[in-house]
Amino acid sequence: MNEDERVISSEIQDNSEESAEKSLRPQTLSQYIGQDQIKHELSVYIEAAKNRNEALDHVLLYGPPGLGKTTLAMVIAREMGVNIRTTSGPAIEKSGDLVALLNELQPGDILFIDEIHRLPKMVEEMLYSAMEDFFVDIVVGQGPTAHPIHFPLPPFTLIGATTRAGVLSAPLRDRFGIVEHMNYYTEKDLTEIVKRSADIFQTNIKDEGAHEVASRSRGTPRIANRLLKRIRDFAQVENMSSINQSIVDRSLKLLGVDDRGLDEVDKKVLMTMIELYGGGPVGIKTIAANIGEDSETISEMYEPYLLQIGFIKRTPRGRMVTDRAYEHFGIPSIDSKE
Ligand SMILES: Nc1ncnc2c1ncn2[C@@H]1O[C@H](COP(=O)(O)OP(=O)(O)OP(=O)(O)O)[C@@H](O)[C@H]1O
Ligand SMILES: [Mg+2]
Repeated sequence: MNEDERVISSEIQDNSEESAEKSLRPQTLSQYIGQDQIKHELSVYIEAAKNRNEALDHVLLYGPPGLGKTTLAMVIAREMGVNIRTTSGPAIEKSGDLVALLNELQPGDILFIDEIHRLPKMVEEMLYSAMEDFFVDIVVGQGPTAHPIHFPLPPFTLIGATTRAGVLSAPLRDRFGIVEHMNYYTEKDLTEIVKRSADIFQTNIKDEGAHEVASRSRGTPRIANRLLKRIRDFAQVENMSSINQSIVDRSLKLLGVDDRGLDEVDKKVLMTMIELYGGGPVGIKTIAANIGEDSETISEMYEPYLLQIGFIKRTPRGRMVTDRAYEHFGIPSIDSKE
């Protein structure tokens, strides 16, 4: 199945979803639900930087897609009272592109680079001096007239976002003074997010309905908002005045999302491990080959949530299905899996 068609994909799917997300984005730290530890730390750093009248230290946000990294970057800009320019690693193809972006910054401004692990090496290296000492050295002219120019920059804040902190080079990672790991949201926080989004959509939702959506959203606000939108359509067609648990349940059945937020692909992953490999241990490449996906997709899109809910675990010899997953599918686990 294509990620663009998967209702529980944590990736953004199309333009209409992108514009819906804009309207749903919290603007301030106090509107930003959950991630309490991160919010607390950031509020301290923000206040301190503002008191000293300095740019905020560089911030690295990492965690799975759809958890609110872009949103948080915008919230930080707003709380700091500065402008934010957003771009992404793959969009900055050459050093000149980076210089152009940096050149437009006012003192204290934020440059947000999404997917910062995908920056070209040359550009990344140029960022080192920009981040550390606020200058870049560029070469102008060609051949015999080529000469380096020392180009000073205003103090600025780089916010980098990545789903894969592990692949960032050490010199880049070390230049971020503030590093925050975003975690999956609790059901309680997601329930709040669903209620807030329903409010913005001007849709009535019962507490039980919001909770039901939350518990099937894989800890991910983007998924919660997407499911809510689909369910709202079902409720409208059925002329329901508010969304209750039963309409959530029926809609998600039709969409192929089970009570833990798993879909067909997740099931295929788990059932392959159970039926063909006795529950593992089995390597990610083997699983991928069996279900016709590439192993990177499995390890980035499917595995993190299955690990999070304890349906699989990592061992030195590969992944193993846990008893909890056997229970979920109502399959007896023959030998002890521990
Ligand atoms: N803490 C939150 N409170 C309320 N809504 C949130 C929160 N975090 C994220 N959202 C909602 O979830 C959606 C996705 O958030 P966002 O685009 O910031 O995710 P992301 O981490 O940048 O994802 P990606 O890695 O795919 O870029 C947004 O529309 C936003 O409305
Ligand atoms: Mg984003």
